[in-house]
Amino acid sequence: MSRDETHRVNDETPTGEGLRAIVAARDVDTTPDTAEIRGLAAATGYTVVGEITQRRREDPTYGLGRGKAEDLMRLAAERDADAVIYDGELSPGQTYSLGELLPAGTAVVDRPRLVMERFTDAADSRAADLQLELARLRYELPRLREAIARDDAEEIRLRPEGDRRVLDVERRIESAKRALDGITDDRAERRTRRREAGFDLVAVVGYTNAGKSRLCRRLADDVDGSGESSVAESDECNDGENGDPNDGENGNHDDLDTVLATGDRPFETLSTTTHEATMDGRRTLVTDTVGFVDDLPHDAIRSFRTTVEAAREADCVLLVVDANDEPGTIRRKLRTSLSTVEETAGPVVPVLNKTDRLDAAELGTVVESVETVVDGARRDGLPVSGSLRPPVPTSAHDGRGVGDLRATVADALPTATETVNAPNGSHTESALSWAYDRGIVDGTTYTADGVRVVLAGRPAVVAEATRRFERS
Ligand SMILES: Nc1nc2c(ncn2[C@@H]2O[C@H](COP(=O)(O)OP(=O)(O)OP(=O)(O)O)[C@@H](O)[C@H]2O)c(=O)[nH]1
Ligand SMILES: [Mg+2]
Repeated sequence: MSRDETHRVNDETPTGEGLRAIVAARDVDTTPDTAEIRGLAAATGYTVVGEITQRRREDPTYGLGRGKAEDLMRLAAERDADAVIYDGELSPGQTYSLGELLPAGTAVVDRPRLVMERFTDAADSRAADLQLELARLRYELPRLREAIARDDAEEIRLRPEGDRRVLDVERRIESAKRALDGITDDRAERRTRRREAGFDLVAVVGYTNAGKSRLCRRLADDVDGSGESSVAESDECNDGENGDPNDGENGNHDDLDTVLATGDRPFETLSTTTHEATMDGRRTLVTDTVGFVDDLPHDAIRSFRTTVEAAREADCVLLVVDANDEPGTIRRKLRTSLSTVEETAGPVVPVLNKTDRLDAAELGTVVESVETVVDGARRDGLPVSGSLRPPVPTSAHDGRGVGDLRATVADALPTATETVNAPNGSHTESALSWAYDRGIVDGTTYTADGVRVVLAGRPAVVAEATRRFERS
């Protein structure tokens, strides 16, 4: 077994496909709940063949107490595990020490590494690819240094090779940074274009598995009755190397109105996609985003950054909560979501999804949990707390509450109204058709010498329409 295999400081990002893993988790206050890390492991292709949990404070050497770490070693040997998945972040020193203790060849995979593995091959653009490469190299570098420094026995033989590897990783970090700098990011420009075309931008964000994608598909316009939404495109920057960014999302409506998929899996959505949706007559572009999770450097992976940016720049944010979770879990996930988003330009509407499984009393408890977190966010002075609106219960499964949600979004969007009187003529006709195209005509009254038009919609679009009518 080479040191690379033992400590996983290699240059490739292996994925868990076909590998057997033991999950290890520690928590100070409660017995750890491993459901989420197991879900992440399964989504990355691992088969979980055992678990070790511990309730105690952080251990500086192994992340677990020595006794538990030894139990882990024995279990890994007994179950012939390829990897140990640790539910949290391990320092380079802890990664090395645990790797040393485990049977030779057992990889140590902590939460950040697991997420990076999940996102391998998911990048839908060269920029996303480079960002992931950069995150991975930055993560590996201190671990590689640690392994070289600590492996005294082999030091003399391996040091020159180790030094070469460190240099190589450093060079690759610089080169990925340079390549990223060279890619122009046209997302801001695209947002401007979309707004000029009369669309309001809605971002759907929240903890992984909350039901964001399903809700987006519910909200999306079904233009030709085919069950497919009208727009579904990747929001990555356009660098000409996109494959089909919509694989698995665009047109994937087969679960609508049918039985639920068995077994929830986190990180189904790996890049943002956008659908056209009408909210009480208001034309919007609804962006489905990548779910948040705890303990992650969200700015390291581009899809998360794109997600956070979509939330910050949207005219309205839907913050989806899985209302079926336990109150404590709801509070934890909501806090993570709020602190990841940090700040938004537009209002934020919490959406309590999956209410088809709840009775009224249970829903009341969920609302209380959400209010507790919102109050806490206000007390802590989180900038996003000022944008929070009352929560809206929905079910993306059976559609309940979705009508209310559309009305709430339409209400929350910035709106201007204007009444114009325009003379008959081709200028008026073309201004009117321009306004209809942008969905801002609220009513027309024809008179003997012209038409009275009531406009309502995005302030900038209403202003432009008014200018066009005045030129008539
Ligand atoms: N009962 C019920 N299940 C739902 C509802 N909405 C979503 N689900 C289920 O919840 C699971 C996750 O749904 P997704 O829409 O993929 O969740 P997501 O938030 O997009 O998840 P990520 O993309 O992984 O962050 C799936 O099994 C859905 O079928 C709902 O309203 N009710
Ligand atoms: Mg999704």
